Amino acid sequence: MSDSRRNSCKINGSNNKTPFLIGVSGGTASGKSTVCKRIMEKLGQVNKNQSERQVVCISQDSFYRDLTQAEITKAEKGQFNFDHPDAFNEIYMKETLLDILAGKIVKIPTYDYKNHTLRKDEIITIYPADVVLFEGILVFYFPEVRNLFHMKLFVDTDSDTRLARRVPRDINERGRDLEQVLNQYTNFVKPAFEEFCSPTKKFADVIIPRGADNVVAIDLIVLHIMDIVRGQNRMNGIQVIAQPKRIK
Ligand SMILES: Nc1ncnc2c1ncn2[C@@H]1O[C@H](COP(=O)(O)OP(=O)(O)O)[C@@H](O)[C@H]1O
Ligand SMILES: O=c1ccn([C@@H]2O[C@H](COP(=O)(O)O)[C@@H](O)[C@H]2O)c(=O)[nH]1
Repeated sequence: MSDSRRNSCKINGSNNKTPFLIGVSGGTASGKSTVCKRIMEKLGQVNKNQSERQVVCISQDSFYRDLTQAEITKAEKGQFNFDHPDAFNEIYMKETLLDILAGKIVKIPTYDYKNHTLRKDEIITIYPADVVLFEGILVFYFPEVRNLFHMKLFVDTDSDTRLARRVPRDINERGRDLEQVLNQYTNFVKPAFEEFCSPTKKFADVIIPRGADNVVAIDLIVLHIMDIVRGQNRMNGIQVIAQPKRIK
C-alpha cells in the first residue's frame, strides 16, 4: 500500500486514524496468536480494555463462512476442510479490513470451534487503533487482502512441533477427540498447509523461525513498529515495555 493511502485522513468522516496493518501468517499452531500477544505485551497493551487499546489483534477465524447443515454434520466428524480458502468469506474479510483502514469502528463475531460457527452473540468491537494485527493461516492467500498489509510476518515453526501443539489444544480447548484430530490433520490440515499456506511465505517481509521463542525477532519487529508509528506522529500512548538487549 502506498504511503499516501496509509496517511489519508477522514475517510467517510469517521476518524483520522489509518492504522498500521500487520498480517501474521503461519501454519496451524505455529504460534501466530502467541507472537501477536507478545507484540501487544511489549507495546504495553495487555492491561487495557478494548476501547483503550492502540494495538489490537483480530483472528482470521472470525471470517469463516457460515456452513450449511450438511457441512456442519461433516465438520462434526472431522470431514470438513477448514484449511481450504473456500472455507473463508473473502469479501467480508476484505471489507472489514478496508473499514478498519478507513478508521471506522467495526464489530466482529468470535469463532466457536466446538460448534464450527460464528458466535453472533459474542461480538468484539474494534475501535480505531494505531496498529492492527490480523492473524491466520491464510491471511496472505487472497491477493486483495494481502495487498492491504503494511507489514507481513510469517511464523515458521517446524511441522512436528505444530502437530504436537495442535493435538492437546484441539482436545482440551476445541472439544475434539484424538482420532478426529489426527484424521483431520492428515486428510485436510497438512495437505492444505502445503498447497495454500506454505507458498505464501514468499510474500512475508519477516519470517520468524520458532515463533514466540524468537525473542530477538519479536523485539526487532516491535522496534520497527515503534519507528513506523512514531514517524506517522500518531503515538497515542504506545510505549515499548521491553527493549532488546544491546550487543556489546
Ligand atoms: N513457543 C511456544 N512454546 C510452547 N508452547 C507454545 C509456544 N507458542 C505457542 N505455544 C502453544 O501452542 C498452541 C498453539 O499456539 P498459538 O499461538 O495459538 O498458535 P496459532 O495461533 O498459530 O494457532 C497453544 O496452546 C500455545 O500455548
Ligand atoms: O471449526 C473449525 C475451524 C477451524 N479449525 C482449524 O483451525 C485451524 C486454524 O486455527 P489456528 O489457530 O491457526 O490453528 C485450521 O487449521 C483449521 O483446521 C477447526 O479445526 N475447526
